[in-house]
Amino acid sequence: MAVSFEHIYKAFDEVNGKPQYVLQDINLTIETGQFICILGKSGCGKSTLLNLLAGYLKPDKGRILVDDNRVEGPAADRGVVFQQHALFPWYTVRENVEFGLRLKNRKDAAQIATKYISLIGLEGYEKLYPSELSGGMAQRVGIARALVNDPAVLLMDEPLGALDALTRDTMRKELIRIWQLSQKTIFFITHSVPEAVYLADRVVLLKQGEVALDQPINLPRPRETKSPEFLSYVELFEQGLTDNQTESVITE
Ligand SMILES: Nc1ncnc2c1ncn2[C@@H]1O[C@H](COP(=O)(O)OP(=O)(O)OP(=O)(O)O)[C@@H](O)[C@H]1O
Repeated sequence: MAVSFEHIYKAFDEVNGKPQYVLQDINLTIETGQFICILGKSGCGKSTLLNLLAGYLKPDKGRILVDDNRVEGPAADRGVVFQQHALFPWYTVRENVEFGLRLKNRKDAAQIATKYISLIGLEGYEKLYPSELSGGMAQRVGIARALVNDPAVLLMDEPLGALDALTRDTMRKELIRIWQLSQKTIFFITHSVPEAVYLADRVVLLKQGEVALDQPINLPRPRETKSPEFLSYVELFEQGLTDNQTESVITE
């Protein structure tokens, strides 16, 4: 398996000496090549879970394994793609994609970058600068930058959240295409129920720091978002999100 979370607890604060856990006893195993979406309302602990897997945070209890290695900090086996794609504005598309490889003095940097530029569908745009790209294109460059290091798992924190609705729709399809070609394990965070049902092999619903639902999505791809089967998954998660909670639900 690619990733396992074992009895993970994380708190940022204490009240009267008691840790206030934002994540409590999280246990998840993720198979190699699986596309897993973590779904939940704002503040339920999604980003904290991703930051623990990325190695940016340390759990208070428990451990995380990636391909049997314990996560002790950030490393190249986990490629992170953020909502704001953090490209270097003074580098071209190609230079941005090559950056991580050049740092490692890889002689085949150009060759590998060419492969991933083609994979993300940006052949012909190599010489453009980030300011000349649309949001969707910039996000694809962010994905290529993470993929060039050949990570065991790709971590994505609301990567489509900053895009307009139409671009977001296109990027969901693109992401499935890239995932199928790259065969990576993807750990994807979203607020959007339809997005999770469209993308994932499996959706984990987090509620107040605990796993409330862990549900495989048994629908063939490409998924028909208006089919009764698709809509019944949407309803299942929307119900799960609204049960006994006061925060606003963001479904799209
Ligand atoms: N560095 C931090 N210091 C203190 N509290 C934090 C920190 N990071 C997160 N928290 C708290 O932990 C809880 C979970 O936050 P987290 O960002 O993981 O939620 P989320 O589900 O990703 O929310 P969103 O969808 O709004 O990004 C929140 O109550 C948040 O205020």
